[in-house]
Amino acid sequence: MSAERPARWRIAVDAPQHVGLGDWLDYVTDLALQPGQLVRVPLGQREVLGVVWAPVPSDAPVPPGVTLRAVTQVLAHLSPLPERWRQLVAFTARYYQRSLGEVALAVLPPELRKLDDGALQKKQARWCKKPPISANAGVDDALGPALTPEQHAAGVALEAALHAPEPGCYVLHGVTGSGKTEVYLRAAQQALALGRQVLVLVPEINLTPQLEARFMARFPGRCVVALHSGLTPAQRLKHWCLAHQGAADLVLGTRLALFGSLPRLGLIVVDEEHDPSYKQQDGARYSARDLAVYRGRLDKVPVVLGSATPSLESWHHAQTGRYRLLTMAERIGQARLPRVRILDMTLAPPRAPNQPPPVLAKPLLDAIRERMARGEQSLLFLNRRGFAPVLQCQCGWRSGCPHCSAFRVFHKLDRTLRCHHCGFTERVPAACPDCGNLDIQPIGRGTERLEEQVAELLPEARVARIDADTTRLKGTLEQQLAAVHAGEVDILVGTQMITKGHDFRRVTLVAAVNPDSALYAADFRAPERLFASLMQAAGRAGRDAAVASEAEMWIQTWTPAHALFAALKRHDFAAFAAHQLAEREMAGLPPFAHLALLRCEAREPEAAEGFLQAARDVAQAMLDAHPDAAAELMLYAPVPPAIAKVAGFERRQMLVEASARPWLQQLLAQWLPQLHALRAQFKVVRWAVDVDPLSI
Ligand SMILES: Nc1ncnc2c1ncn2[C@@H]1O[C@H](COP(=O)(O)OP(=O)(O)OP(=O)(O)O)[C@@H](O)[C@H]1O
Ligand SMILES: [Zn+2]
Repeated sequence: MSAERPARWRIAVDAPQHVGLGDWLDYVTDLALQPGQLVRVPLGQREVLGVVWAPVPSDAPVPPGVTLRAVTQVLAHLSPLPERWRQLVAFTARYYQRSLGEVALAVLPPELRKLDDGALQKKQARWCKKPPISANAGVDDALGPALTPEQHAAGVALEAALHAPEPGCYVLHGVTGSGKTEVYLRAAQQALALGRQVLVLVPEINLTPQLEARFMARFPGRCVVALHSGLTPAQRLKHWCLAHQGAADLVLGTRLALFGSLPRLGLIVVDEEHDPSYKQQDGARYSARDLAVYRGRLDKVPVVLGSATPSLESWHHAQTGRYRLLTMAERIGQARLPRVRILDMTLAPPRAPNQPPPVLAKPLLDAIRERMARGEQSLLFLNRRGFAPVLQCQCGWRSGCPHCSAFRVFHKLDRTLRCHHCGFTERVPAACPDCGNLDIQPIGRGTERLEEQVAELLPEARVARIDADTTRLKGTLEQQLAAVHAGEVDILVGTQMITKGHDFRRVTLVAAVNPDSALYAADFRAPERLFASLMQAAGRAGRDAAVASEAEMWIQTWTPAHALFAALKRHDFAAFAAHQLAEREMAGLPPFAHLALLRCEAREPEAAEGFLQAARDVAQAMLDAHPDAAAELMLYAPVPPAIAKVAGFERRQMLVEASARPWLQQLLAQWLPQLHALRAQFKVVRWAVDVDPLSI
């Protein structure tokens, strides 16, 4: 580089793909820069945060008419983001078809955008007054329980992996209550002893406090930080910086924690790896589980994917040897898995016409009473919140949302009709808006109604409900869970929220009140999801060996002969998975094929359909020119998704299927740039591609 000319650098800035600015912008500077440093640069009228990516050769031509602008400031007191972090971000951007800068800036703590170098320096000095604790030699970690033979075997495999040059990926298939967390703790302890950092991902924010408490108790001398979107911006920045400086030993968090900068990373754990929450549902729709596997390879650290019901993708890789399978089939302390009882609702006593089926069939009600008499708890699981999913009048009026192709849900507590898709909320009308009839009826049942009905059926019971509505205020979930743990609740009613992860000690009965609807969902992953959530729910019962022999999981169903329930009854995940995988293979679905979904939204259905049709024609033309690719790729016709209209926008989608990832990636890379032009032509409001979509 010549001395007189300022150096030119590629800087990743937050410019969404559709702006068409490309992956980075070039800037000039006299300042000494290093790749991975954060800088402030002008972009249009604004000054924005950017990540220094690479120097530009000094002889590279400047495009005509372009004047390169200068870097404004370097955040010199923050050490550069490591190369492997940049590789992870670059891979994510490429794989999920987003711009590099968009991904890079989206995964950094937002607070960084506001700070200048001076402010950042002061903050860092304050956080790191004490030297990082991990620098102290010989920190004492608390002793855990003696491991069971299965835990021990898993631990041995992971310890070996920590020392292996190519550590690989491990599926820890452990039944609920088999002590998977203990295996994570041991592996973490070994990684820490090697001077490494540990990253533990959980699917939901509300699972982080208990996990944090467990890790802090085990590693009292270590620095444990959480990274998730529930933190204040200041906390998130602090925790991120502690990880980035290598001061934090353990980083626990939700999917965004996967992008933490951890210079000493030694182990990645993905707990409940099958959980759909690992997939981001907007912007760059990445799968943190899949990226964890990629990051493990990049950083040469072992990745542990733990679950009682692994995703069929991970299970398939474990069967074919790509991942290693670690099995824990026994519960801790000889606790038995709950007995699964399929309650055939078609056998319920005959009822008058128009009389709805009972909320809880009599045998189930009796079983709950028995639990109460013994001072044990029951948990009723219904995956639908609100009082009733729809209100209806005899004249035919129903509580549809004016902006969506969906019904508004009746919430009785505040007497509102709420759309769960667009949020549109109104007070419940006193009379039918169409005919004036005063007698409008709730149809169906959500958790709010279930709670009310259970309280009527069992007036002596202490009933509580946990779902997204009862836990809106900060701290309420913790309070409610504490009440359950303290035995102040006899019957807990709730959604998915209560079935995940919690180590309830007094629950001996779990009932799925109405799981059937999920059997008929159109999505090909619906059975996998249902099986996982029922297994997970069953796993909340009988976790304490002292009461486990009485533990039961009840399934109220109108299709008692369904194969899914039969496998559940035997706690036979392997059989269920084998059956599902065989079906997927025949149907050419993941993991035997690779999918991408092009989605778009427009005011008019014709615009959305026109856009996708034109997009399909473009792709078809590309395939026509490449017969080898055409044989490996399939373009489906545009269709409306299950809910075609949301918040006034018509949604349409089209599916692309490929025999192998590289074919899909090649097509997307060439196809998407051509769609920017089409967008304007068809007045499409939004479009995006979802690579490896979770539902189609
Ligand atoms: N080796 C052990 N000896 C005694 N108790 C143990 C042991 N391992 C784990 N436990 C205890 O057993 C209980 C269940 O363990 P843990 O929560 O790790 O199970 P899990 O497999 O993660 O369950 P789930 O998937 O249902 O959440 C916990 O209370 C834990 O402290
Ligand atoms: Zn709506």
